[in-house]
Amino acid sequence: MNDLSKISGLTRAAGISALHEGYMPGFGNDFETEALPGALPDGMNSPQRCAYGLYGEQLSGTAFTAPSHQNERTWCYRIRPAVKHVGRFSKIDLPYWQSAPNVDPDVISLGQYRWDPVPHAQESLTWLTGMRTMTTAGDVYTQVGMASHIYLVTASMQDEYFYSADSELLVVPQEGRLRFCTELGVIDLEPKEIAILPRGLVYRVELIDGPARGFVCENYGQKFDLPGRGPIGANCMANRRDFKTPVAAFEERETRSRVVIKWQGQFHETWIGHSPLDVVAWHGNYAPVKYDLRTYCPVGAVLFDHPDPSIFTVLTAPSGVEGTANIDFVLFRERWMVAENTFRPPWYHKNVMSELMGNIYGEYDAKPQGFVPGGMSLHNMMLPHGPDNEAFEKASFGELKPGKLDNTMSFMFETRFPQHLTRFAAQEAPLQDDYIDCWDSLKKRFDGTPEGNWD
Ligand SMILES: O=C(O)Cc1cc(O)ccc1O
Ligand SMILES: [Fe+2]
Repeated sequence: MNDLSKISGLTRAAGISALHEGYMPGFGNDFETEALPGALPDGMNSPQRCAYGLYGEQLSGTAFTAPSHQNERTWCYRIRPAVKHVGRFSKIDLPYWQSAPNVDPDVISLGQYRWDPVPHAQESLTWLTGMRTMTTAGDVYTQVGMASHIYLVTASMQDEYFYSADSELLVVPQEGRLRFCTELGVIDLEPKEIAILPRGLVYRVELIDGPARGFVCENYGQKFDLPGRGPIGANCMANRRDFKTPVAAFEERETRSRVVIKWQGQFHETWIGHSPLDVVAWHGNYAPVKYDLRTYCPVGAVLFDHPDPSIFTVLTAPSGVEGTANIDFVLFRERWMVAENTFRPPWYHKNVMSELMGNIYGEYDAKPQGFVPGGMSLHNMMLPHGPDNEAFEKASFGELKPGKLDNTMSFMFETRFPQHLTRFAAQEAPLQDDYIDCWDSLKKRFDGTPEGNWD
């Protein structure tokens, strides 16, 4: 059911060796790609008549007048203009996909929270019906803040397409494989990879291997970008060449289809008679992208102390206040620990930013128990947190020889805005009621002597 025959309508550029192997390297490059030779106009955007009878159309990802180093747009050459891919709208209900502001008076967001993996349901769920919002922050109406979601996907979208006018989506798979058939090409995605689906991009999500579960950061604000490296220089962390954007691929499918649009926190459907994935060629720098987290090169302390976790930033979405992100996407992956005379795990912490974490696989050093793959935790704005008792003891008494943190990949969506739990997160998802007990057995070690009591 999920084999390649399902998407046999896709046509690929000549020279691409196999379906779905076509990606172009680079982050924010100005790409050009065509699925039929000569479909892209040469040296201009709007010829009087486009090749193959295509329509030329611009997709603007930033204001026309955004500074040139931030300006993003893509020119599409497509079978029908996008105005033919929408009709009249009716509102539909996707009650588990919530947007900020979403402050439920019955829900307390103040607290340290941790969840076991949200289990898969009996019913079959698509990308749309299987999205479960955990937290929201900021305000979707004014395009600031974010939402965090878990997706549970057991079924492909069929003759169904989606776009979010509210947000770009950062997708972090934890299990299963998904195929994103987008207007601008096809992205196959599996755990240890991430993808960014830009605001306004139309796509259909298919299940390749299921069930699929993962995390989504829905960014209402300015787009994710690579962080500046400062004195680290031109290399390490996430490198531009490791980001992959798909080559053009189109469908010529004349079947009744549903297009669902998320707009100002509400969902709307419209019906059309064909596939909207009809872009034969495109050029520009506003495009979906995927990235293999195994190519992330972590930089850390090589003599003593534990740097701020921002050193592991993969992507940052600015908020307008310099250095204070709307969202940072931070990765805690395999690495060597070598610091001398140092408490090596994350230090105890109270943060003006709020920290939503997810575990992709393995064990996280501050929480050897309870923070499991597929699980999440939230340490909200100005809420203290840090290593549990077991991690504290291990790190305080362990021999400080070089040691590899192996088989570990967790991440953080860190935002300058407080995060509000949804009713689902507070009442339906598998919240660990005893999470705060993990700090219970931390002892008082102060005994008035400079040595302290380390018994
Ligand atoms: O585990 C956490 O909550 C995240 C975190 C990581 C780190 O390296 C330092 C501080 C911190 O809060
Ligand atoms: Fe923290």
